[in-house]
Amino acid sequence: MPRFAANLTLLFTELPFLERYAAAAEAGFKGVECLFPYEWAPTVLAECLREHDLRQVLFNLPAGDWGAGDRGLAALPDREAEFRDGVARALAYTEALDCPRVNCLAGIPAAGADPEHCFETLVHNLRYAADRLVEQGREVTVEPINTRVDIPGFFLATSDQALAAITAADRPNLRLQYDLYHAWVMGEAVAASLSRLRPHIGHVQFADAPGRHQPGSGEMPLAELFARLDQIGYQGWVSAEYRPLGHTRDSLGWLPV
Ligand SMILES: O=C(O)C(=O)[C@@H](O)CO
Ligand SMILES: [Mg+2]
Repeated sequence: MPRFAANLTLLFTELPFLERYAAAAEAGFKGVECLFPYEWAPTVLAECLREHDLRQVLFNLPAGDWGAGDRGLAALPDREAEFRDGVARALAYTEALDCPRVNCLAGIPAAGADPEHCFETLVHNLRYAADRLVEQGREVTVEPINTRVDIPGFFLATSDQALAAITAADRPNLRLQYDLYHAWVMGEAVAASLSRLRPHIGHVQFADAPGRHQPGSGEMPLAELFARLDQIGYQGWVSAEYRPLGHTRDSLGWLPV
């Protein structure tokens, strides 16, 4: 069985954020992730991890003004200085939380932006982030996100687009973040893709589709996909990144005890 982690931004939202660590540990998780840790001091989060014997496995680089519609900065030509500031900010958290990787969101380019220029900007920014993070021995992941339901206009909609950026940036600590849900929504043959992309995958996330809820709520063969991860020898973290239907604790039937 894979090593499962809980995404504390989406799971246990019945509780204030800092109380979700205890709930995750009590449910049996050993690892946690969140979208953005930045509104809490690194020392506060480190103490939550220590107190509940949890590992922080991932968080995102700062992604711009989320409320204003930003969904990442890495492919946005006019925002490189902001991207670099974000990397510096993230480094304080990777160090304090001993977090092995950060996820880099490409963002939604402005209407009419030149895709080639966006791609070059993305490659440049990925190299910058990878080179800063490697100094601490960390990885940077790149996540394709479906443009059909969740983030229309997102620059990297498919695994192959993300892989092209990773290949062009050419850094050993750059990996693919494979979110089974987004790949499924984009119509990818997920089981086959897992085998093909295995050498590039640094982190996995899941939710059922449609709806982005817990396993069993939709049509995805998630138990088979978890077994496939074992078969291909994937030993990294697999994070539950879904919006529970009902109370989180009642959504965890899939989690081995
Ligand atoms: O939406 C997802 O999927 C994520 O993994 C987030 O980190 C990006 O918003
Ligand atoms: Mg994801």
